[in-house]
Amino acid sequence: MASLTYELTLAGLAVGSAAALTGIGLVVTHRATGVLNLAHGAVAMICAYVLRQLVVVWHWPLPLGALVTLLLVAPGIGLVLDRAVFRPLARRGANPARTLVASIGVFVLLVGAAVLLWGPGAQDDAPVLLGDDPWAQLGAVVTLACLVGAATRWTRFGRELRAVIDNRPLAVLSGIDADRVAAAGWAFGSFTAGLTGVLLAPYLRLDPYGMPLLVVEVIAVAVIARMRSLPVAVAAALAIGVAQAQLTRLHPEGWAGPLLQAVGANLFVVALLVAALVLPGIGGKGRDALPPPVRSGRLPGGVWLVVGVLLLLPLGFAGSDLHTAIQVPALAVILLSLVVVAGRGGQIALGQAAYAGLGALFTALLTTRGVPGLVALGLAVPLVAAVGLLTGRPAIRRHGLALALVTLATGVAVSRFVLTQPYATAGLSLGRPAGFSDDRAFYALELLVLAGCLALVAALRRGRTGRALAALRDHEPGAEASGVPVPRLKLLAFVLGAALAALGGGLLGMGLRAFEPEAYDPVRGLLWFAAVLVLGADSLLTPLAAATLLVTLDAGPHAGAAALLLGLLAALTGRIPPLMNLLPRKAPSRNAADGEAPPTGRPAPLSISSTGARGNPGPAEGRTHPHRPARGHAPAPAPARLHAHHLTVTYPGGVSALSDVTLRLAPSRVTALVGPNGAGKSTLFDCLAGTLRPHHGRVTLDGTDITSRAAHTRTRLGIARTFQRLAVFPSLTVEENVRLGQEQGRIRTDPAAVERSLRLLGLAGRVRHEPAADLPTGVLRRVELARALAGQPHTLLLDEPAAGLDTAETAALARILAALAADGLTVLVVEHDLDLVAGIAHTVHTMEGGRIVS
Ligand SMILES: Nc1ncnc2c1ncn2[C@@H]1O[C@H](COP(=O)(O)OP(=O)(O)OP(=O)(O)O)[C@@H](O)[C@H]1O
Repeated sequence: MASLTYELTLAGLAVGSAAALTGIGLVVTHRATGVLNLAHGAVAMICAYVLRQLVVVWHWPLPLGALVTLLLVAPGIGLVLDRAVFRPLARRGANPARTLVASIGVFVLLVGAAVLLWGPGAQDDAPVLLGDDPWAQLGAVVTLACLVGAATRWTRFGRELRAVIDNRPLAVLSGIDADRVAAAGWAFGSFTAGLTGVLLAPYLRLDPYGMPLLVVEVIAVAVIARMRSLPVAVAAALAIGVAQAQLTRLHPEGWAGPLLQAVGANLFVVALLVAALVLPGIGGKGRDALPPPVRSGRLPGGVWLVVGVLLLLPLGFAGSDLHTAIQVPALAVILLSLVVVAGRGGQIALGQAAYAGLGALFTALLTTRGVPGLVALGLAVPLVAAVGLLTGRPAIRRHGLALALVTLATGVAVSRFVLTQPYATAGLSLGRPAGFSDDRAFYALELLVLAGCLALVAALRRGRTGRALAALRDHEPGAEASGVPVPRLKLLAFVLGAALAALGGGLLGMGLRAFEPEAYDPVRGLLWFAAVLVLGADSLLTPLAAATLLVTLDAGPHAGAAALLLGLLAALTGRIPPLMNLLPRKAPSRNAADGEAPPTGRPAPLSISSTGARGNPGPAEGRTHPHRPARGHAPAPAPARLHAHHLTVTYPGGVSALSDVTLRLAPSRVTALVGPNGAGKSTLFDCLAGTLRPHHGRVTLDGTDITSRAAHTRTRLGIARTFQRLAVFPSLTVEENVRLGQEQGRIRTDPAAVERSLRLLGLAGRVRHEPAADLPTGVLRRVELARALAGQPHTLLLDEPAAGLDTAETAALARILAALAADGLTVLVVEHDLDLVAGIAHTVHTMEGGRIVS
């Protein structure tokens, strides 16, 4: 028994050493460049192929081949990636989402290149570099980790590396060549990838797909090390490796036995899932959704006609051509799921292949039990949607990088624990529905389903949900402040995405007349993601074009060409526009109301209607106050509507941002908050708006405690806010921005509020149809205010509303705020412009050092 334990421990150490190498490489690259390189495993795979080519095919001596592979080829790949892909992105200030897309692009590109060069099949003659002695591997890993640790601690390069990690701009200002540090990081990271590849290749199937994915699973150890600590990464890798080896001894009985065994054999996948879900500190919260598309008008109707004709063409095909074409509509439905989740919602979802696979699996399981084909497909879709709900719920709390890892880990877990397991898939058959067994009839059925799905997604994008999703993608805090229930909406996108992927997956399986797990491999999922991003994630044409491209190129003589092409384009993300943007577009349409627009197309000046700021107040509000100047005519103080009671906020590090602050905001009054930088104004503002929870104290609205209410709930209760740094949605027009405020605000049943807000802020002319992306700051401030007012709030919290406005605009804003207060609104203004404050505020509070001092 003891010897078995020893043997298994040794085997575990060997696996753990390879994982530790990967962890070291990922951590060093991330520390030097800020990039989590998903393509690390693909580099490992390429290096393993290169060594095999040199030694086995060209008969070079092993030491020479290893030296060339590890000291020239591997670092060379890293340097090329740095210069051609990641440095240009860093120079453009790309957010983590774009960088991640680039690394997925590199992954797909290298997999495609390997397929083209060496074929898709596995090679089992990779040369053995260190033998199968785990101690030698462990020794190599520990030596490497110690060398890196020592170099980081005691060399000049190490000092520079740490300076760049701590504060890159400051490091550059102090004369450090951050690009050189990043290049060294890439070269070293690729060297470790190469070492991992050549060490693992003899013991794994060396094929273009397996090793890259295996190394992706090992990202778990870098995540556990919070992308920083080498000792933690090495220890985690060895521990998981040994635990995984020891678990192979267990043979659990019962129905869950095989599943538990699969979990035990894939402990790195479990670790990745748990680490990405549980550990904070990777990715972080911020502007890390996928970038919004460049809005470029609608496609001419003729384009859709041509597309329709092209899709009907295969009905005239026969034999293998028709059989191949059958995959296109099914794949297009799967890719449509990415248009919803990634294109509209901006979420990095890398697990769609799993939902597609589950769709096919559930359909097959049901048809095997005698359920008719179409009914089985119809049942599989809600079943997978339920899985999407379960898996999406924990995922949506994560952002950017962490979300990407969670979805990827979910996809890999579903693939490993379900789709590829005999207990789930043995004895399955998947036929076509009765009446559609013929290829032509089945293709026609697929076209009908595809048309229905396209119509559904088009309606979704045009409607209220589509606007809210676009807002979520463009600016999440802004969407939340507009009243969008962000978690619920993200979940809806995930569930809808899972349902669409399941439908497409089921159709794909029926088309192939079999459940084939490889068709839903996670690597394929990455390829699909890259394809959609490259072509334009927010275009309905994208799934059709991408599906056609992928199926056609894969069916051609050069398998891997699709991956190579799409990977290359994705790696160059940010430098080439999405391909769908190159199509001709119609200019945005204008309606009759545009007649009021000034001839120049510039927004009209701000205006105040004679009936008060909001023109036609709702009877429920009973706002009958005439408009009057604020100063000197303050209404008698009313009971506080919004009340902060003894708020205290202390930031980590002991910074006391608020100390026992009490503030009353009453209706019909403008309250201003002034004070030096760092006084605590924004912190107090955030506590009132709901984006920050005070450590002590309460916030009440009309006497009801709302301290624990989320920001979007407060907006729906009538507390609207604007931001110090503009929060408008660039991919939406001015009118859509304002409509979103109405649809998500306090009173959601009064569409006329949009028009009133547009007129009040001088935005009712031609500018209403302009995408917000193209407008100057002064106009955008008005758009933000109009959006806040369109929800008919009773309380308005404005964070530096005059920032970026010229003198005339500031004066007009002052008139509007005075009128709004006269109209019954409770207004809080945090402002540095003391003239504006003096002109409108009934009460001015000064803050200093986290307290209200006057
Ligand atoms: N996320 C944070 N972590 C740590 N300290 C913070 C954080 N946010 C703010 N602080 C600190 O809390 C204090 C109050 O900051 P706050 O932003 O509320 O001030 P402010 O009056 O709004 O300043 P400004 O006018 O520059 O926006 C400052 O000392 C600031 O450095």
